[in-house]
Parts: sequence; structure tokens; C-alpha cells
Amino acid sequence: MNSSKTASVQRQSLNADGKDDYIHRVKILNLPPHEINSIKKLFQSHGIHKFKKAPKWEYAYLNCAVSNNTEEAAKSAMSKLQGIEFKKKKLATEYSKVSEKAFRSRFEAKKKKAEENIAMVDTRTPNERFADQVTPHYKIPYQDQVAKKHKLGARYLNTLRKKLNALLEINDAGKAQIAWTNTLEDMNCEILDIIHSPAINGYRTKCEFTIGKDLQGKKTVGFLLGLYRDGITAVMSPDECLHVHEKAKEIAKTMEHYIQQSEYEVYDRVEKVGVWRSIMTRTQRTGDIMILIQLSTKELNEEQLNAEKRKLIDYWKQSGINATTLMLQAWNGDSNGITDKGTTEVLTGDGYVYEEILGCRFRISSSAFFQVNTPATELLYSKCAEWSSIDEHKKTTILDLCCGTGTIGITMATRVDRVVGIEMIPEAIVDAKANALMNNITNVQYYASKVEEKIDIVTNEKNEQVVAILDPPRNGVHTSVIRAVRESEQIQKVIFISCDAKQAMQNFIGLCRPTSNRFKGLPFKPSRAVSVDLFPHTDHCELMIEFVRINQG
Ligand SMILES: C[S@@+](CC[C@H](N)C(=O)[O-])C[C@H]1O[C@@H](n2cnc3c(N)ncnc32)[C@H](O)[C@@H]1O
Repeated sequence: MNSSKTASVQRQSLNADGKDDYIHRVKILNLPPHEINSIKKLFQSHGIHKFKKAPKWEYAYLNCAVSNNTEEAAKSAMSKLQGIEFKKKKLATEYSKVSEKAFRSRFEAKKKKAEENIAMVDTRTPNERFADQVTPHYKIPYQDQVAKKHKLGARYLNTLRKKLNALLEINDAGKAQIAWTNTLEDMNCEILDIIHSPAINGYRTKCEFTIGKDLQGKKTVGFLLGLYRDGITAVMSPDECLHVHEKAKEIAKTMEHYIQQSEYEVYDRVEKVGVWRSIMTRTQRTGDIMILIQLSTKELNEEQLNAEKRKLIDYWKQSGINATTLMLQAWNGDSNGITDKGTTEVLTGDGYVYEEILGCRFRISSSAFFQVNTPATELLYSKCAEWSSIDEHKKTTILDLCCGTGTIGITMATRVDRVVGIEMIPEAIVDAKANALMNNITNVQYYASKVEEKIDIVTNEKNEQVVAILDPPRNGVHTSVIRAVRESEQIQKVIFISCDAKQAMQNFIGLCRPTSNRFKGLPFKPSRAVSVDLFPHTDHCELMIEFVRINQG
């Protein structure tokens, strides 16, 4: 049976079933740029769960096409939001309908234009374009790559200094608190040599591959060539990717072979039909392997789905890959990539893989964050442990904020009085508790929560010494966390690990700016910093900064 064909027949019969051939669009105007979370909360409180908004847009589109594609649904959504006040602006709504055919052909035209543009100005082969996209520094010798990243780290610290120095309306007391920002010499922040990655190629332990078609229309498992939003849907094999683990390449090939033989189509992101969507691999240094396959179940009945599960189990058993655990995620939503919103089932194994870091063993579930370059992570955590010790004769608490599976805190737990970890992914906290137990660590406490919702845990922590380790996602932590850290006099030191210092800059400024009504407590200042290259051949790098309280002299 050709499943895509079935789906398009269903689409037509749906249209015959009371829905028309139009996409009903509602545009919500007067929204603030960024602020995705508060906008999401607002929409959800009005029963609206699907919308489209780029960070810079001051508008959003409600996706009536997906939820209930009727004019009534669109108008009902409009009436809920029209005129309500949000962030000091009154929301306005606009309704339009566009023929589904025109909508699709617009996407196709965009795709064609993007391809033509590339062909016109870009003389690279698709393989070269792809390598430039996923590993942009691949042609540069490693020594030069790290030199560049080192300079960038130093530049961020200088930017921090300059931004603080340029703050307006600071009184004399405030100026005295940030007098260290006057010159680079005054800043007196030691910038250590960048720490190189021990493994330069094949270091990634986690990969997420898209299942689709290559430029010739062949079913392929790999990475998207370009951006989907630019109309690019071609998938390229990861064979030439320097950073992808050889085992992950082998898994991608094995899956490719499976889908090429499968009676079901690969998922078409434009038409939203087909079955096979993506595959995530974790290939740990311990030899453990996790395979998570994502599929759309819209076109499968229960019997077909069960048969497919049995087939997958048999296939991977005889594949020679030796997977520790095989999992299946059913996801019929619009977003691409592995998602917590899908339903994940363990087909073989127990749904976990294990990794060893600095003599500790860690259990990792499919949704938990875990650093992808194990030997370089060991160097990062060792340096973090070294900087976290203040006076070893005093009882110390480590606040491991955004702790993931508990790695940082657990690797230093035996050296301190206690560790308190906070992390928003509940599965990661379940892993963290199991990891503490597995490593015979008993002086830890974990909270499954956003840090900003557990501020009291931060401010109430009293011990002879408290060190806060912040290892947040790219955009840093909520300002309320920074304010709480400042207000907690017990915290003498902050170690901030950032994978995107540009985006975390506001957090750095928040820690260091002079005392005010909004930012109480004495400010911090950067005392040491080091870049650690966890991601050779790419633009990314970790920057770790030690911030200490200023002395109020
Ligand atoms: C860069 S990872 C670091 C994880 C861990 N420290 C490690 O090294 O494995 C950032 C972690 O922050 C978590 N996170 C993101 N936003 C958060 C928030 N607002 N509160 C608590 N945790 C958060 C993510 O789920 C992720 O596990």
C-alpha cells in the first residue's frame, strides 16, 4: 500500500466532509518581539495551543489549518484575543483565507527561489555547502580554530566590561562598585589558555538525523541541507561529517536501508504525510548505544503499528549494531525533531544508556541533556571543580543550577558538605537521583523545577560557604535567578558555564551591575575565565567565568 497516496485521499475526503479547500488564517498583531513563553501562556489560557511566531515578529499566526480548519474556528479564536491588553498593548486580529493550493505553491516557489539563489551565487558542491553548514571551520587547522575561539572568549569579557562601564544614571557609590570596568588592567581578570578538545573528529555522542529525501529524491537519513524555513527539504547523508561518531553514521546507514525497504513513505514536512520522521542516536564512550526512532502514526492502524514495532525489533537485533536500547516515538504534530510531546515507548533494553565521567557513572534517559563530547567535558568539569573550592576547611554547599542529570554536582560531591541541584526536565532529575545513588553519593538534594520557580531554595541555602554553579541553556537564566543569587549573601562565588556568551551577556551584566532597588546585594566581578572547546569544527565553544563578590571597601 502506498501510504502517502492514502493520506492525500483522506485529505480530499476531509475537505468533502465539511471542511473547505482554504487555509483560514488569523494574524494576531501588537505582540512584543521575543517573549515566546509569556505569549504561549497567554494563548494557552484562551485555549489556543498552536501558533507560529518568529522571535523578532510583532505578530503571530494562529494555526487554524491544523487544529480545526474552519472559518468558525478562526473567528472564535479571534474573538478570544481581540482587544485584550498584553504587555501594555491592545491585541488586534486580522482574518484572511488563502486557498490551500496557493499556499502550497507559494512554498514551492520559495523553495525554487532559494535553490536558484544558491545556484547563482554559490559555486560549491552540495557536499561542500553541507560541510560548511554543519562544521563551518572544517577547512581551518585545529590550532587556528581554537585560537579564534580563545580570542572570542576574551572579547566577550571586554564587552562585559564596556557595557557595565557605559551604564547610565549610576550614583557615585555605584561607580565605585564598578570601578574595575574603567580599563582592561583594572578588570584584572585572568584569562586562561583555551582548553582543547582531546578528540577532534567523531566526538559527538548524540545526533539527531532527519529522515527524508536527498537532492535526487532518494530516501536518506542525515541532516537537512539548509533551513527548512527557506524551503529547503533535501537531506544529506552524514558520511562526510567530521564531528559525527562513526557508530552514529553506521546507525544512520542501517536505518536508511530499513526505510528504503519499508512499505511506508518517509515523512513529507510540507504535505505532512508519510511515516518515517527522524532518528536520534546516543553513542557513549562506554559502548552503550541508544536508538530512538520517530514516526508519524497518522497513516497506521494499531495492527500496522504493532507489526512495524516487531519488524524494527527484529531488524535492529540482527543488524550488528548491538543497541543497548531501542525506542520508538510517535509524533503527529507539526514541529520537526525529537520532542517530549511525542509518546515514547521502549522496544528493547530499559530506555537508558550509561556514561562515565571523572570516575562517576551516569544514567541518561532519552530526553535528558548530556554533554556530547565526553573527554572535553571531563576537562571542563575538572576545571569547574578546581575553581569551586574556596576554603577546604569550611563546609561548602554547591548549588548546581540547571543540573541536568546531576553530572557537575555528583563529580564534586565527595569534596563538599552538600549539593543542591535544580533542573526543569523531570526525567533528568529522576536520572540525577539514580545517578547519585549509583555513585554512593548521599549528600545531594534535587528539585524538578525551573530555577526561577525555586528561588527560595537558592536564597535559603545557608552554609559556611555557598558556591553557585550556573550551567543554563544558550539564552541564560531568568533575571529573577540572577537577582536571587545576588541577594543571597551566603553565595560568595558564581561559576557560570555558558555555551553562548553573547546571549548570556545580560546575565553577566545582572551579576556585576551596581546595587540598585532591582538588583540588591553586592555585585560580583569576573576574576577568571577559560574557554573549553567542546565542539571542534563548529562555531560553538563553552566559556566558563568565575565571578566573585566585590569587596565593599
Ligand atoms: C547546558 S545544560 C546543562 C546540564 C548539566 N549541568 C550538564 O552539564 O549536563 C542546561 C540544562 O538546563 C535545563 N534548564 C533549562 N532551563 C531551565 C530552567 N529555567 N530551570 C532549570 N533548568 C533549566 C535544561 O533542561 C538542561 O538540562
